[in-house]
Amino acid sequence: MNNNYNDTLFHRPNIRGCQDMIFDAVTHHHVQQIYSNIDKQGLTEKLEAQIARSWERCVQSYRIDPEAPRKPLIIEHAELTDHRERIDELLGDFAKEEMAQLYQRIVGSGYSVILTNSDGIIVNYVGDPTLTEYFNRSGLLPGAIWTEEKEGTNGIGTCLYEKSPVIVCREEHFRTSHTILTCSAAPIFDAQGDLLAVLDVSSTSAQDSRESHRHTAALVNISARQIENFGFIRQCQHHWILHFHPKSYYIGHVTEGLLAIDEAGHVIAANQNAVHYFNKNRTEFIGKNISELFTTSLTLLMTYTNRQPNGLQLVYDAQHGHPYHTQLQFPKRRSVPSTSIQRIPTTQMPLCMTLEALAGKDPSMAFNVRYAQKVMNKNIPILLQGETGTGKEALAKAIHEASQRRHKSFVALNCAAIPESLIESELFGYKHGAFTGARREGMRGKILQSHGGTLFLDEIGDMPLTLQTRLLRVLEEKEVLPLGSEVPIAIDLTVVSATHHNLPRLIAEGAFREDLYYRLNGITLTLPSLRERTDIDSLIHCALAAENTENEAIEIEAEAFELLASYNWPGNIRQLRNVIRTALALQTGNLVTRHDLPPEITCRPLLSLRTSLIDVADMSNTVPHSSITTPAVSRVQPPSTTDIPDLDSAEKNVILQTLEHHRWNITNTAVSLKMSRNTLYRKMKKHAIALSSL
Ligand SMILES: Nc1ncnc2c1ncn2[C@@H]1O[C@H](COP(=O)(O)OP(=O)(O)OP(=O)(O)O)[C@@H](O)[C@H]1O
Repeated sequence: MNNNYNDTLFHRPNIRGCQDMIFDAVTHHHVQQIYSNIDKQGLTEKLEAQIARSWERCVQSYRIDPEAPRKPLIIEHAELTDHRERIDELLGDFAKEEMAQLYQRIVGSGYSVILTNSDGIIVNYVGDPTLTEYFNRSGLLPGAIWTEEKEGTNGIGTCLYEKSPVIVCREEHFRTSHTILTCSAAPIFDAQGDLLAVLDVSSTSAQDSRESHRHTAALVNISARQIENFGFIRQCQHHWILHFHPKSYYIGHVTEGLLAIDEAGHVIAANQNAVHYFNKNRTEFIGKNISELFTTSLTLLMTYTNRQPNGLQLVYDAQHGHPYHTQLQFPKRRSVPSTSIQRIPTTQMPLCMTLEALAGKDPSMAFNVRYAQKVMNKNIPILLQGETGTGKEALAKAIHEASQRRHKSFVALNCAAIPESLIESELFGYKHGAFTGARREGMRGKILQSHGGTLFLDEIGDMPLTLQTRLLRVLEEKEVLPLGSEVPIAIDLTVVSATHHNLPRLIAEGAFREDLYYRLNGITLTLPSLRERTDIDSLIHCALAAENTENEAIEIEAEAFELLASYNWPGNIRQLRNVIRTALALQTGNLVTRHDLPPEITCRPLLSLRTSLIDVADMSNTVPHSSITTPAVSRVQPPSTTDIPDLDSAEKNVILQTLEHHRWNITNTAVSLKMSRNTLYRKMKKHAIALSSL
C-alpha cells in the first residue's frame, strides 16, 4: 500500500498545470485522511462509523490502493439480461415503477436512481439523459459491478456489506476517482430476510453534503421499503398474507407488517417491518402458528374475511397484548412459470413433492430427507445415487426449494444428454467471439446461471474426464473462466449431483477422478427403487395430483386405485407417472376406471376391491402424504392356489380386458397384445369371444 505518498506527491518536478496541482493536493488530502483514520492518528474530522469501518475493510481486507486508476467493471450483456430476469421474477415491474416515481420526486437535481442486485451489479438505472454520459464515465451504468471489494467504500457496496441504509458523501468514498459522487443507498430484503437488491440515488454535484442528502436518503429508504413489500406480496402470493399495523390507517402503507402463512396457519415468511414489530429474531417466530403470535387463528381470520372482505380485524399480540389491526389476503391461484430459467418455485411444485412430503412413509426416503435437511444450508455437496427414474432430480429440486438458496436459481445439467463437445460451453459459458458459431453476445454457462443457487449435475458419472478436471478446479477455486475470457468470475453455489453409476467402480476403472468424487460427495444419499418402496399409495396420490394439471374434479374408482397400488411395479416412478398420465388423458366423465389402465395392470386377479371413489382433485390439496385420506384399503394378498385361474381362462381374460380397454378396436388390441390381427381373431374364436357380444 502507498505509505510514502508524501514523497511521491510533493517532490515531483513541477511540469504540469495548475489544475493538476490542485487535483493532486485534494487527492493527497483524501489519501491522508484515509490512512490517518486507519492508523487512528486522530488527524481527521469526525467520520461516520459505517465509513470508518468500510475504509478499514478496503485497506486491510480488500487491499485496495485508493489512488490506483480504475476502469469500471462491466459484465456481458447476456449475463446482465439474466440478472435482470431474476430480479424481475421476484420484484415484477413494481421496482421500475417505484424508481420512476422516485426519480420524478428528485428530477432536476442531477441525481440518478439505481437498482442493483445482491451482487452489486447495476440492473436498472433512471437518470437525467443529459447527465448519462457523465454518470457513465463514473461507472454508474447498467452492468457495472459496485461491490466494496471492487470499488472501495461506496453507497451500493457499503450498503450491501452493512445491510442497512448508508450515505457516502464525496471524500468518504475510498477511491479518489469516486470522490465526485454522493450516494444514498438502502437495502431491499426478500421474504426470507435475505438481501435481494440495493436501491441507490447518486449525484455528481459539488454542492452535495451529507446533511443535504439526508432528505434524499429518507426518500430512498421509503421507496426501498415499498419495493420490498411489493416483492414480498409477489413472492408469497400463493399463500395467505396477513397485513398488520398498530394503526388501522397504515394498513397497505409502507410501514405495515406482512406475514405469509401456510394452510396449517404456520408463519413461513415475514417482512422487515414484521421483524421490527415482534422485536425478535426472525428464526424465533418463523414456523410458529399464527395463533401463538396473535390472539386469533387462521380459521378465525378467514371466517372474518369471508364475511367482510375488506374489513380490518383487531387482534392482540399474544406476548404483550399490544393491539394490531389486521387484514387477511387470500392466496392467488397458481399460474404457469413465466421464466426460461429452470427454477421451480415452491408454489409451482406439487405440494406432495416438497422435501418434507418426499420423506413420506418410506423409511429410506425419510432417512434421506433427514440427512438432506441437516446439510443443505452448510454448503456440503450432496451426491444422489439411485437407479434411473427413482426421483433423484425431484429430490434435488426439493432440497433446493427447502434451502436458503430457494430464491436463486436451480439449474440442471444432464451430463449424459449433451454431446461432449457442447458440455464445456454449456457448463462454463463463453465470451462473445470465443469460437466460430458462438452467439454474438456470448453465453453464460450453467455454473454462472446457478450463481447464488444450486447446480444440479445429473448423470455426473458420464462427464468426460477432461471436463471433470475443469469442474474440479471451478469447485475448488470458486471461480469460473468462460471460454475465450481471461477474467475469472467468482461464484457461490451449492452442488447436488446424481448418478445411477457406481462411482467407486468408475474410479477403479480410471473413468472418474477420485478427487472430484470426494469434492462432490460431501454426503451420499441412495434412493430406493420403486419395487423397494413401502409408500406406493402415497406415490400414486402424488402422481395423480401432479399429473392432474388442469386441477379438475376428477375421481378415481377404488378398484382402479387398488389395481395401481397392488401392481408389482418392475420399473421406476417415471413408469408409474406415465401410466397415470395416460389414464387421466383416457378417462371420460372425469372418472378414472380400470379401463383407463394398461392391460398388464388390469389383467390380474384382484381379491378385494374398494367401492368408494377417490377424488383426484382433492389430492393436489391434501398433502403431505400423511394427511392424504387413503380410503380403507384392503391390500391385495397373494392369491391362494384355488384362486389362480387356469391358463386358458387367464388368456381369455387378458384378451377381453384388452379389447375393452381399446373399446373393441381390433387393430389397437392386436398391437397392444403384440400379436397379428389374424392371431387375435383366432384366439377370440377359440374363447368364443364374438364382436357381437358388444
Ligand atoms: N415422490 C414422488 N411422487 C410422484 N412422482 C415423483 C416422485 N418422485 C419423482 N417423481 C417423478 O418421477 C419421475 C422421475 O423422477 P426424476 O426425474 O426425479 O428421477 P431421476 O432419478 O432423476 O431420473 P434419471 O436418472 O432418469 O434422471 C419424474 O416425473 C418425477 O416428477
